[in-house]
Amino acid sequence: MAALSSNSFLPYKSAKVFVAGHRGLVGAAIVRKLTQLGFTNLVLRSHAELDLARQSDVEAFFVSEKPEFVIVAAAKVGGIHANNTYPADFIAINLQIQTNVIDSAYRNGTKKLLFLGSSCIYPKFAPQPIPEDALLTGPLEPTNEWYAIAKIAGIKMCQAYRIQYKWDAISGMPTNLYGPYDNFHPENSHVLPALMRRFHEAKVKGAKEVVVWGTGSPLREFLHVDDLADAVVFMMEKYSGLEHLNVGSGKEVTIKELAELMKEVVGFEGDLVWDSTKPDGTPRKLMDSSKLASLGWTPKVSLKDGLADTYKWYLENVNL
Ligand SMILES: NC(=O)C1=CN([C@@H]2O[C@H](COP(=O)(O)OP(=O)(O)OC[C@H]3O[C@@H](n4cnc5c(N)ncnc54)[C@H](OP(=O)(O)O)[C@@H]3O)[C@@H](O)[C@H]2O)C=CC1
Ligand SMILES: C[C@H]1O[C@H](OP(=O)(O)OP(=O)(O)OC[C@H]2O[C@@H](n3cnc4c(=O)[nH]c(N)nc43)[C@H](O)[C@@H]2O)[C@@H](O)[C@@H](O)C1=O
Repeated sequence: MAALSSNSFLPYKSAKVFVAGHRGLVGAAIVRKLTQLGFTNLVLRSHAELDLARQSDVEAFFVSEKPEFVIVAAAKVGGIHANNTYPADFIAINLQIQTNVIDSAYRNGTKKLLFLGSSCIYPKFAPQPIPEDALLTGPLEPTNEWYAIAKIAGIKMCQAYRIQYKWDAISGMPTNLYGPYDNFHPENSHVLPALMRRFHEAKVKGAKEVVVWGTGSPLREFLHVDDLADAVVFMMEKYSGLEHLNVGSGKEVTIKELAELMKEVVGFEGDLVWDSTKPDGTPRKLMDSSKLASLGWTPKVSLKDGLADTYKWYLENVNL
């Protein structure tokens, strides 16, 4: 699997590390992890300070900062409804951000870059669990094909720079994530934060019912974002290969099971009502993360503990 010798990352705590998207779910978790590990020279820019979709601004930033390591956790991100409603934003902004960051990092001496994609890169009816080599073997899920095409281009860009320039660019494909600093928007978020907020608000108002989208039958694999951050650091240190790596928990639940579990964690006592006018999306997307496991990485947080932890954070930080 290895193509280039890995640039050692972990022992070098004063290394200049640019975490793009550090105020988001994933970026914030990576910053927490790197800070816990003792990294002292993180370079961070909010969207307002640096719009990564603007090529000349990104070039100027890299010329001036010259980060040694780059983790790309900035992207236009959203759940099934947002992906389906704003296809132009999802393809254009993501292509712009990743192209600008990857190219500028290479041109300004970054030693190693990790690009994050998503499990939606795989065909809608991929074999389950989905191995890395299922990429580009069939049609994509229509609700998120625009985002998926951008993410596939990101993987290919890392591979192309690796091949042509012998540059250490790698890609990780996380499954559906959740945790502190998630997006709890009622329509544009992913299922887990959407349901947490809806159940919580229903409990507070004493509502008798909560509406859940789709049929409840799709299966999803969830990973706590602290586990993902741990995997990101692990890949930065241990992996240097052409192929992207899946990052999952290996455990899947139906949306109905997730909703029942959420109801219990939040303490909502009413009923669930299914809105089948909303799309189900991919029927199943359990990833095969055995390649990452064979390198020595395993997830630690169970869905039940992760939900309880995230609800505690929600009560303390969002529901003010
Ligand atoms: N959440 C999930 O379930 C999954 C996420 N991923 C991947 O992980 C990565 C991070 O996702 P996640 O943390 O959930 O997303 P979030 O939306 O929580 O965070 C994305 C971050 O990127 C920033 N950003 C967006 N556009 C720009 C821009 N033009 N310039 C500068 N910064 C920008 C956002 O800032 P602002 O909010 O100010 O715009 C935000 O801080 C993405 O690549 C995503 O594909 C992969 C699989 C699942
Ligand atoms: C991470 C991944 O995220 C997106 O794909 P998705 O997995 O389909 O994401 P989702 O979390 O939005 O939905 C999961 C399931 O849950 C159901 N569902 C029920 N009730 C709500 C609800 O209230 N909100 C949402 N969003 N979904 C709901 C919903 O109908 C669907 O069946 C991609 O677009 C893609 O960008 C991507 O990579």
